[in-house]
Amino acid sequence: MVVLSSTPLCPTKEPLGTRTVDKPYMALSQSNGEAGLLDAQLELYRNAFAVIKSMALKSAVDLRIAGAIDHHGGAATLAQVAAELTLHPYKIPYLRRLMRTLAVCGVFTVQHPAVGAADEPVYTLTPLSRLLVGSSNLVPFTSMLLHQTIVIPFLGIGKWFQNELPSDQCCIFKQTHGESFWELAGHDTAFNARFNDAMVLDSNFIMDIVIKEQGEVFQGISSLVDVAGGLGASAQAISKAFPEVKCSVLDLGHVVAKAPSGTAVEYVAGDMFESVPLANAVFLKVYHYSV
Ligand SMILES: C[S@@+](CC[C@H](N)C(=O)[O-])C[C@H]1O[C@@H](n2cnc3c(N)ncnc32)[C@H](O)[C@@H]1O
Repeated sequence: MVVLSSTPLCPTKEPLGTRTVDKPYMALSQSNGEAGLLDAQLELYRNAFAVIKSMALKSAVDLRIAGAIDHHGGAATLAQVAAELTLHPYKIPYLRRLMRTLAVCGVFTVQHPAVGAADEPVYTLTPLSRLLVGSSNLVPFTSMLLHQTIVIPFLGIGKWFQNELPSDQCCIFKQTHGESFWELAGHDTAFNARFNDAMVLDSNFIMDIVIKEQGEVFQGISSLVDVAGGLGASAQAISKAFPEVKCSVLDLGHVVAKAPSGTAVEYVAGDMFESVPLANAVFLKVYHYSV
């Protein structure tokens, strides 16, 4: 049997029945002269299936696959990965498919044994998946980005464009959840904590690099306000590296209420659209979540 089928996300070689057709799209498009049409179809499906990449990453994070590989020194066979995870025995054969998708996405690499060798493929960590292991890993931030509360609103972008409400009254998040992101964080303590902690991780990661690579931008400043600074991880990093800079953080009341105390950084509760504390420099690090 010859199977002319290959998911647009995974155009790699894979046993398909009794014969393997390596690049079916290319083979067909060259033989029948419909190259443009088939390429367009491939591109259409590739874009439509792009969501699988995010969801494969989410499952890797949920299942802690990077940790399982790390536990084996950064390289593991499928059996070794499976042994580390809590999977239903019936599902173990399907893990290979997920690993294959993740390899296509650059989350892991797969090293195939030489043809005829009895060895199993070996999955290794990539620079991306190294960020999912270790003490300062970005798992909480990645999980936050892929949380259904954040993902589901994106399904409504088209509907939002038809929605009569002005954009300043209804973003895609509010259209889905009935309240803005910050309103939800204001009363959902668990969501607020999860989000703020994720932002701290991201800020620690980025600020380490910013201060090492571009630290000179903070030299000569006497005071700095981190506007919408969350729990103040960025301000804390700047204050630690440049103690002469008097740092403050402005954020909403429900965030400032959870800010650390006893540090050199001052926390101010308020709305940045109303006023911002006076300072020599304004620092702004945000991820924009609206349409
Ligand atoms: C994506 S987070 C960024 C936090 C921090 N700058 C960081 O990068 O880690 C956006 C922050 O803006 C805050 N925020 C949202 N609306 C605000 C407003 N009107 N005034 C002040 N802060 C606000 C949120 O509470 C949240 O902490």
